[in-house]
Amino acid sequence: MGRLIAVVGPSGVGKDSVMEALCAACPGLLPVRRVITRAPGAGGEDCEAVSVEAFEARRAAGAFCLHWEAHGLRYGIPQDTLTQVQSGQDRLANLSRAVLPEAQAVFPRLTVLHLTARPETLAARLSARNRETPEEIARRLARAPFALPEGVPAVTVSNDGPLPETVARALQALQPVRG
Ligand SMILES: Nc1ncnc2c1ncn2[C@@H]1O[C@H](COP(=O)(O)OP(=O)(O)OP(=O)(O)O)[C@@H](O)[C@H]1O
Ligand SMILES: O=P(O)(O)OC[C@H]1O[C@H](OP(=O)(O)O)[C@H](O)[C@@H]1O
Repeated sequence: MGRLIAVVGPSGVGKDSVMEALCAACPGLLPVRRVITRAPGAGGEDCEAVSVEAFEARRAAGAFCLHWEAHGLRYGIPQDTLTQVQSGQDRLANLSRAVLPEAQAVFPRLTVLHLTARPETLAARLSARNRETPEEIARRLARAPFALPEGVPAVTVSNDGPLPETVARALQALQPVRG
């Protein structure tokens, strides 16, 4: 049995950046490609962008082992992630903090990496990234303080400083990570 490593934290904290660096540092550790009802070519992570209708059809057919809604978008984790983890591989996924209790039920060896940063850092990064409108950014910042659900063990690492420092601390906290 492998592990699902969930990377969580407020929008703009650097989940995708940290995931990319962790995968580069751990050959064989692969990120989960999420299915999202986001416009294709919106930028950011490599995801499978689908319409709401296509997402709902796949959800009804059991294509997702986890799914949730946030920021007006629907997110799905493909069912084959569970098969891969059950066959002994570790996988890295960007999850909502709200879906962690469900994720723990589906993936008994769930490991949670919780990234944090100061509100002013989040605001600066979201503005600089330029993927959302100012209104969307304001809504994302309002959700930033969402607390981790109780009873979900997590390793909390600040990503306020330089990315390599965060990645070094995360690697130390997550050992051993297998591909
Ligand atoms: N340690 C860091 N120092 C400076 N900039 C960073 C750092 N980490 C991430 N960034 C930058 O901050 C912005 C947000 O990062 P990223 O997209 O990885 O965040 P995210 O948590 O995945 O956000 P979202 O949940 O909204 O997708 C990006 O432009 C990224 O390059
Ligand atoms: O605030 P919470 O629920 O923890 O996170 C909600 C969602 O925000 C981010 O979405 P995106 O990557 O910006 O599309 C996360 O990946 C998650 O899906």
